[in-house]
Amino acid sequence: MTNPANIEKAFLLAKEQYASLGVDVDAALEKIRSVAISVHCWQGDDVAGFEGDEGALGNGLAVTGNYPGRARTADELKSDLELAYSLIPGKHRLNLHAMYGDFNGPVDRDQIEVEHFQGWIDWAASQEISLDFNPSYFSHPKAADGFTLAHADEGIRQFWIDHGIACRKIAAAMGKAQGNPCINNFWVPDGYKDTPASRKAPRERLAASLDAIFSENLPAAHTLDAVECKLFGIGSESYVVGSHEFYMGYAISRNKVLCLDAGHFHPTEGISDKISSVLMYVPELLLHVSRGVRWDSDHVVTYSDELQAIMQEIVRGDYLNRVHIGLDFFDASINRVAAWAIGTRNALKALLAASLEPTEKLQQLERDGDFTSRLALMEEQKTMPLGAIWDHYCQSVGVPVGAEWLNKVQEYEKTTLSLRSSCSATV
Ligand SMILES: C[C@H](O)[C@H](O)[C@@H](O)C(=O)CO
Ligand SMILES: [Mn+2]
Repeated sequence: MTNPANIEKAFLLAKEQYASLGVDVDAALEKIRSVAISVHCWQGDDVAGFEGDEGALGNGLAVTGNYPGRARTADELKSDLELAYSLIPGKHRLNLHAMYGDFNGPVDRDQIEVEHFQGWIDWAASQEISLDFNPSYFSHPKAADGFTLAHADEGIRQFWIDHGIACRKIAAAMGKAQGNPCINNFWVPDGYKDTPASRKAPRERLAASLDAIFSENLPAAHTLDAVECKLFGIGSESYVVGSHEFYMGYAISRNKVLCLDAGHFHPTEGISDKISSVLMYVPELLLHVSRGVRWDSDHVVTYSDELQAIMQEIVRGDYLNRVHIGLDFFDASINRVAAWAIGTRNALKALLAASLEPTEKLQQLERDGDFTSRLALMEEQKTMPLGAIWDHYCQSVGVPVGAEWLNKVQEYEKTTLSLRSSCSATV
């Protein structure tokens, strides 16, 4: 274990070094303290949900790996999340999918109600965290041919419209209970494996279905609707109905939150560059911070260049009050609690690094046309003692410093996760 006094010594030296660049470390720490990352529930159980059918994951989503200890019930998922939150500095949110309700028997997606999520609402209150929500438009017999809200069959479309309407009511109840808006994110997989004969018709149907879902005005203080685009998926390589252009136009024209997932664009296309463009035209953004490796593979978020660029854009543009930061990855090849801890700690660390930049100085150099100094300072920033500030932050809020969190996860694996069998729990 690192000596706590040494952490403080290193912090004071680092603080002095940042101050010499005109950076106020205390202000940076204050800034990130108030950021709540929306931690996604689906890393904990490989996107299986609790509908009791153990159905195969579908609609282009794929989880690989068979690490033992997947959560099989809401209680197991809550317990795993409690450990994860205790390893991450700050108070964060939980992003819940509709397939994770307490169903106690078959309840189809168009029939779900607030009562199925009361357990989550109560648990969130007990943890002093807030909830976000997502309708689940995948892994269901009525999505088996790859289409939901844009389906050519009116009956199937109506089923999924009813699911969307049910989810909005649940999201609004969550927001009302927690006293802040529950972001309700709509992602649909609809698309074709091969070249469509009509790109137009499914897009018209998707827009009409969404309009039907959103026809009731719900209080913005309770819930905000978000829409998530995608370039392609497994099985929808040639055409995705909800493309970037589709949802950008939809969000602007309907005053919706746009969701940008870091894995949903061309492999060389980063979402960092999109933030300032999109925020000129939509009120708020939801990010699904993810890491694609060659494709939308949803790898655990690492401290990558793109992660740093995303957080820099949020801080440099002063967008923290308009950008909701969510995570979206699912790796079943490693300990799932560790996956949450690694990804969320990295997202926060990158946000801290961005907050420790001499932003005003860099932007002044740019306005002055002094690009040499701008590049020089940006490069020097990369080896500033971020770790000493981060360690102090973790220590000051009582979460493990450095890799010490790993011991807690390993202990939990021994006492709890390893006792779970890979088949469904009967509790
Ligand atoms: C499970 C999520 O809703 C899903 O990952 C979605 O957000 C997505 O990114 C699909 O590729
Ligand atoms: Mn996503």
